[in-house]
Amino acid sequence: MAGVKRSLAAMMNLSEGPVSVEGRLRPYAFINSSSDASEVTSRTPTPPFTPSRGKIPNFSSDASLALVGLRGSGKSTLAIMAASALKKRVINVEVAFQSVTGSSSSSFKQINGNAECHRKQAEVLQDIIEQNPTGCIIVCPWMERKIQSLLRQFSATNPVIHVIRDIDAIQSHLKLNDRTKAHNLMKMSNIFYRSCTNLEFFNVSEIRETTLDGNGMNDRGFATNTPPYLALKQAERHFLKFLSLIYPAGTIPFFESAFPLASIAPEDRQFTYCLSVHIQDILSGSQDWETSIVGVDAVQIFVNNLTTAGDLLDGVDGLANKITEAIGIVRRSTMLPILLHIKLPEVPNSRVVRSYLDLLSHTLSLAPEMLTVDLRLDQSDLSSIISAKSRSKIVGNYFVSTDIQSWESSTWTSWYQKACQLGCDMVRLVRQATTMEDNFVISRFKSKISSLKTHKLPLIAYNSGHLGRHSACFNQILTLVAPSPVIQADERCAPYPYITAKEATNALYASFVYDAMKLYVFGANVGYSMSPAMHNAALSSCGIPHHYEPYSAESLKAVENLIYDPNFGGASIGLPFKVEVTTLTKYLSPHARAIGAANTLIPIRQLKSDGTIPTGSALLAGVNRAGPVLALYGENTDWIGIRACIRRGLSPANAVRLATWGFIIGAGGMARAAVYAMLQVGIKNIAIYNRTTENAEKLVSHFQQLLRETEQTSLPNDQEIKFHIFTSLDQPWPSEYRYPSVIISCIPTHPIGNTPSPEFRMPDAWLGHQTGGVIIELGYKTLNTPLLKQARDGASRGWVAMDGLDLLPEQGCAQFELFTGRRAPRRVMRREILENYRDEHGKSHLEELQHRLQSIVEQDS
Ligand SMILES: O=C1C[C@@](O)(C(=O)O)C[C@@H](O)[C@@H]1O
Repeated sequence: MAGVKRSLAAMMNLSEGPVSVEGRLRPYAFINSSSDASEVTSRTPTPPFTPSRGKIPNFSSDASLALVGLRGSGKSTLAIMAASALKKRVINVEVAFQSVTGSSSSSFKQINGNAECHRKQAEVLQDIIEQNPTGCIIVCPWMERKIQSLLRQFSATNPVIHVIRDIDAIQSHLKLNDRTKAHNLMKMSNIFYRSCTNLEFFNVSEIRETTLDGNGMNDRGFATNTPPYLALKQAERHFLKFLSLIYPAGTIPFFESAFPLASIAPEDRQFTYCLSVHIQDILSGSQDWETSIVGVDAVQIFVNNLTTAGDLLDGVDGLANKITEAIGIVRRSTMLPILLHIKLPEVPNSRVVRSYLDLLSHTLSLAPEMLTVDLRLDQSDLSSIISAKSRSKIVGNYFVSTDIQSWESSTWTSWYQKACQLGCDMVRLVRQATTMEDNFVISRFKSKISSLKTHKLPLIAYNSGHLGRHSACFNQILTLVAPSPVIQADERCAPYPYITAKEATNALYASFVYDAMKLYVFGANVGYSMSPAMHNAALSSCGIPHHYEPYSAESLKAVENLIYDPNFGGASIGLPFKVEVTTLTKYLSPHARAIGAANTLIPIRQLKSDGTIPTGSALLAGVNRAGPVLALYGENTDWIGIRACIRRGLSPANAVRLATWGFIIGAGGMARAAVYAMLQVGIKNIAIYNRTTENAEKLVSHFQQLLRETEQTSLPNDQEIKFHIFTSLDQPWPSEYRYPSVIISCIPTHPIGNTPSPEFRMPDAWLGHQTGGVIIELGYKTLNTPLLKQARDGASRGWVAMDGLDLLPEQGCAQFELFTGRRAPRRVMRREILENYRDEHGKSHLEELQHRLQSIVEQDS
């Protein structure tokens, strides 16, 4: 690569310059733990801190974005993924350069010299930026000082994202044999790009994931064996998640998760937990995500590499790189919100404080969902950090382990008020417990805070240490928890959590805050159902003592005594009651109403003052508590499961576009859920085939009617949706339609009574979609249906097969969240289904399912 040999100075305008942390140090006014926060904050003799990356503006949804970074960092692939999701056009500056000059940058340089080439490049970029402030994704690999200042200008209004990748990937892409050279190149490019970008994205490399150890884990502790389409899928999901955090909510249509808890922040729920993981354990891969993530609501990345002595363990840039990578790794493996916590030493010197502030500013560019700021710092510095943030929530944090004030001291209220005044989004106050009594005094402090007139911020407050476990268990939101039971505290991570999420949950039930509930699956014949095994495994992994049982009944009448039992916690509804159950419910969710069926029943024990049923977080606040059942709420999670399967199975190449066609086989209740799910991923053209055409017509007119209703809010009010009914499989696929890329079979896969299984096959000619797609068979009694065989045979043409074993856990995860108000342990549920599967003859298929067991991911679809 041409740029490799040049010096850094030659590549950058040092006067405009990269941000150098050194040389910008200044004396620092610091507040000690016993001071009154509001008093001391006014003593600030030094000029306020200016965030090194500047303020992240609020971008408009249509704002063009620029992707910059070294060659080999994956910008172009990310651009394509983002282009279809954001409906933006990709402009590669190098391609634009060629069309303007007729030659590539490197040939142009050879003929016209460096200076002329750079002048021309700047001209091309300037033109692109000026002409395309909206609607585009600009990919720019150039590193020149004029380019730097153009990007910097652009970043005042638009997202300019520095894409980083691990050194191995860069080294292999650029074919650099010399490791030191690769290191230096990355170092230079980081300095260069960080001075002209407002955001940073770590593109987790798939390369390392191929180096399996004996456990099928890669060197970061993730399950591997990932099929290639899924690996790309994870990359796509990761990047779109990042984009969804920087653009206004709703910018990426159909991206947001449909799972019930996804739209309710952990601080708006009850008893939520934040797993604390040391950054080194994330980077080294020693973290076992599969088990440690169960029952938690957020992940805290704990960074304590700032030393009191004034030296940083890795230097600011080194630590910034680590934080970038750690956030990338966590976000790639879980959809849980990330809280980044950099621990400031108890008595830091001014140099450390300065580095801390620079790291906070850097971290904001990574768009963590939450970031702590140390409330001991002076008001003006904290204000400049807080005002630089975009959508990250700021947690005002105060913890010291020496010179500890009692919870009764007014100091604690001052810290709280300081956080309120600063514009934090939450406050976290933790103190080391010295006596058991500390656990009770804290409730007086919490009452005091709730009675404050200014009280408005969610409060995380408890005692740390072994003696403080009691108050940690009863803290309401985002209590820090350890990955596994603590035998010895991790000295690196003070305040180290001494409890796990499971232990804290156990405590809630043991102390009668919550009650053990009874859950069921109701149906005509649910003796075969795998839901009990799946839900009971999930409950026990989270420490929830509820019990889930199958209950076969001839009619819904027979279950009435169960659903009005004071300990009834909810039920899954199987065939044939999914429609009839809607007559028992006082309220149906908009989805269940649109589909006309429910598969989930939730008891309501508290009504709103107007007699209606609470929704959102208030609905969840009523779960896990026994008492008279006043009403029933019906939801349909089948469509959530189908939607999740579509999203998981569709490779980035098959991302839903305007011309995408879906094809549904069947016209019963599940087919309705399938149409609804297709509409909810943005598919606008849906073809249906059913043996009895009349039922297909009824299905279509149900949805056409629904789409015309202006008062329904759960579907796009869109007249553009096209339906087509096939009356025979011998018809040709209409030439004016694209071939379908999402195919869902909603008919039984096994014989029922005297009716043989339909043995459905797609006409081969209809599987003509160029890049394949996803074929989902909703049944699971037989895994080797002719349709699934067709899908597997088409794997080399891009077809992905999914079946009922993929669907069942997805719809079950959504139910689990409604039953318990807790995040479903997705991997546990997915694993349990595969391990427990028995076909219609009662035979296990463990060996055949091995590869699926090995590629289970935690990630939401
Ligand atoms: O269709 C099904 C299957 C099921 O009824 C079962 O028997 O496991 C459970 C329901 O939640 C789901 O909608």
